[in-house]
Amino acid sequence: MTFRDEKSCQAFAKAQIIIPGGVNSPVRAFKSVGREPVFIERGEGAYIWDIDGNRYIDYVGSWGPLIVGHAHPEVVEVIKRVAERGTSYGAPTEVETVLAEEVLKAYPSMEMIRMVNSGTEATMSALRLARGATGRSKIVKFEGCYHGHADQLLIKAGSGALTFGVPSSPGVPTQTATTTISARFNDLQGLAEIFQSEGEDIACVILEPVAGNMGVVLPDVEFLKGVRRLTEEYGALLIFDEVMTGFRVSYGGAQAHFGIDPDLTCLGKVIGGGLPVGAYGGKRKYMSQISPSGPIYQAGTLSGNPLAMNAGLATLKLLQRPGTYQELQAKTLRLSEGLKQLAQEAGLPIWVNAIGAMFSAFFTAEPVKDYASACTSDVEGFAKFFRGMLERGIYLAPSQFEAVFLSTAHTEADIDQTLEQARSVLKTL
Ligand SMILES: Cc1ncc(COP(=O)(O)O)c(CN[C@@H](CN)CCC(=O)O)c1O
Repeated sequence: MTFRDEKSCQAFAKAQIIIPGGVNSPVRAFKSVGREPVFIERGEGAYIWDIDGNRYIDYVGSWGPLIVGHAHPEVVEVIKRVAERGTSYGAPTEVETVLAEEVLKAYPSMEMIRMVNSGTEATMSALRLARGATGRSKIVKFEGCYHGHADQLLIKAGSGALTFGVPSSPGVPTQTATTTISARFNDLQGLAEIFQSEGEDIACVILEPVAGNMGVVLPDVEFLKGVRRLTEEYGALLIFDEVMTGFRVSYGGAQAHFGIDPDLTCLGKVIGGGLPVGAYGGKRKYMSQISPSGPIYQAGTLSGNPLAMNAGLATLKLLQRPGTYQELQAKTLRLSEGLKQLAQEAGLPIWVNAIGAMFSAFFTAEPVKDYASACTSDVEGFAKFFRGMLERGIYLAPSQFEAVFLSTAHTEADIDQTLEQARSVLKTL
């Protein structure tokens, strides 16, 4: 079937009249890949169909949540069954404790957990907890790491020697930026200098232990260990934002993979099974300070709602099946290594970072170890690659600085098909 997009173009024109940019989250607008977005009609397993009838092998999976594939029968069945009894009560239900227990079993660094409705809420709340628990105001984040859209995290590296932040969006007060310090990922010496200068005022360091929002960038293990050591030395909390890496780098996330014990962890995506969810948790001495057991306020109307809790629980049960992560890793490596080989055969520079069930292929010859090296990528070349793959039925993330996500639904034949299409597209670059 030849690629058609008339209906999507019409839908996009209509959406743009009343929805900013025609989308409810910016990256969906395909702005950095030079074409209009396609509108999706349905998903099943590893596949999604758009409203023009094009079928795609989907490597976005709603940006990570669909790690067992779209409309998994066991997830759909539980959502239907629970919805028939009611969708939300604004009152405690037992399933919230059941999911909390399942998550804590997988993340021994966490003694308590609070459910929220998005990754943004999770990180925003974890920062407030760190500030409340330490009585300090400054936070440290890393350039290229994304933690949602709370004001104090929409900060980019300033030009200042100490890299004090500057707002990365209008509407973020400059005074908010003065309490967010931006450091360089994998640069332990730089972080040590920040602590030497500001350590007494630093409430926490927050990072994606494996970065996924500048494309996938792997941490040096010594960097992670050094961050843990510095935060302990100066009495700052270490917050692992595992919204993307949780249950994806491994069942126990990046913290299990690298053997690091953070004070707080943020989760999202996978634990909601495709429904809105986020969570933050950690040591009891901190989490017990969250209202109503403690004075640090945080709340949410739909937090812990039974639909998301049951969809998340069904997803985790599926992920607990023996061999799941070995299979996810094998498929991820076969696809990422295959793409690297094809690019090399086509004479194109490529750098691949892969771990667990996620990877990025950067169109650069540079080793990609941080935001600056990620930015050496040929974004135009990526955009052309993206468009070529889309028209051949492969749905990649519409940005060089995002990840490719594998699911348990992707088959070996899907990966063969993806590599076959990549072979022909790479030749056109
Ligand atoms: C590590 C990490 N932390 C926090 C967030 C924010 O989560 P949400 O508020 O979008 O649920 C995210 C959100 N990820 C992006 C994808 N790069 C979501 C896609 C979007 O913004 O539409 C994340 O990756």
